[in-house]
Amino acid sequence: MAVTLKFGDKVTVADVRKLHDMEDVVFDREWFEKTDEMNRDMYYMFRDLARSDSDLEIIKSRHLRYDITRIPPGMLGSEYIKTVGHYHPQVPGTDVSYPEIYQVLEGSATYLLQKVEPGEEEIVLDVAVIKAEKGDLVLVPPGYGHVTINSSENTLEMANWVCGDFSSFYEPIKRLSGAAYFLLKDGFAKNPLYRNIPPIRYTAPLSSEEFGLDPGESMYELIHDADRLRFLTAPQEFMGFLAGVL
Ligand SMILES: O=P(O)(O)OC[C@H]1O[C@](O)(CO)[C@@H](O)[C@@H]1O
Repeated sequence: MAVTLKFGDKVTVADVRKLHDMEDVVFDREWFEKTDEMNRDMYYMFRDLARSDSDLEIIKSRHLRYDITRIPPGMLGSEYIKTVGHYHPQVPGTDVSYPEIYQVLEGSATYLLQKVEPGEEEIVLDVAVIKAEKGDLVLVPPGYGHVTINSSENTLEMANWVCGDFSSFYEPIKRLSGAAYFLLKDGFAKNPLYRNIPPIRYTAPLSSEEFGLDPGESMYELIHDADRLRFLTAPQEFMGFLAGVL
């Protein structure tokens, strides 16, 4: 049966990532080879949301996208459930890649952000981990790939604002069998396929006030103040701000 989300006056059917979609990025190969759950649902992505047609018009005219992702708790063998992970392309005509902003709506999340050497993606320049709770905001700056992990016992629901004009790319993370670290029951383990992996930098989520939001207020409301989201579509104009968020 289709999994749906009611948002405003619209019902959206989820795009579902299944276990077989995670094939390239699962740490626990022994478990993966033996499991008979290839069709198990991993997480649900409700894309291109808007509370109303007039909101959708604003969102489209700003070249934005608002999604909600639901990740139930679970294990991939010895590893906590996570997203596949991806990078964003560069804004055409610049050398700056598109950023993204997340907000935790329910549960808690561990965001792993990694910066690698362009063209030599196995060389890691920086890894930041941000633990976020309900209401927290996490900004993925230009140049960072990202994976979201649910290492809790509860369902994680999170929202993202991102530019709607590009497709993410998955090849480097899939080729390297995942991100630079895996989150296992015993803690983070380095991915041996990467080189020069630095220690994890633990950083804090952003405060809602920075975006003119009240504590705990949904960042969807930024649609009424959409200039504040311009850094997502024209990040090259906001490098000072974006360089300081991690
Ligand atoms: O594309 P992945 O790595 O499976 O991650 C899914 C997440 O990424 C997004 O596409 C936004 O970057 C969301 O829709 C979803 O939360």
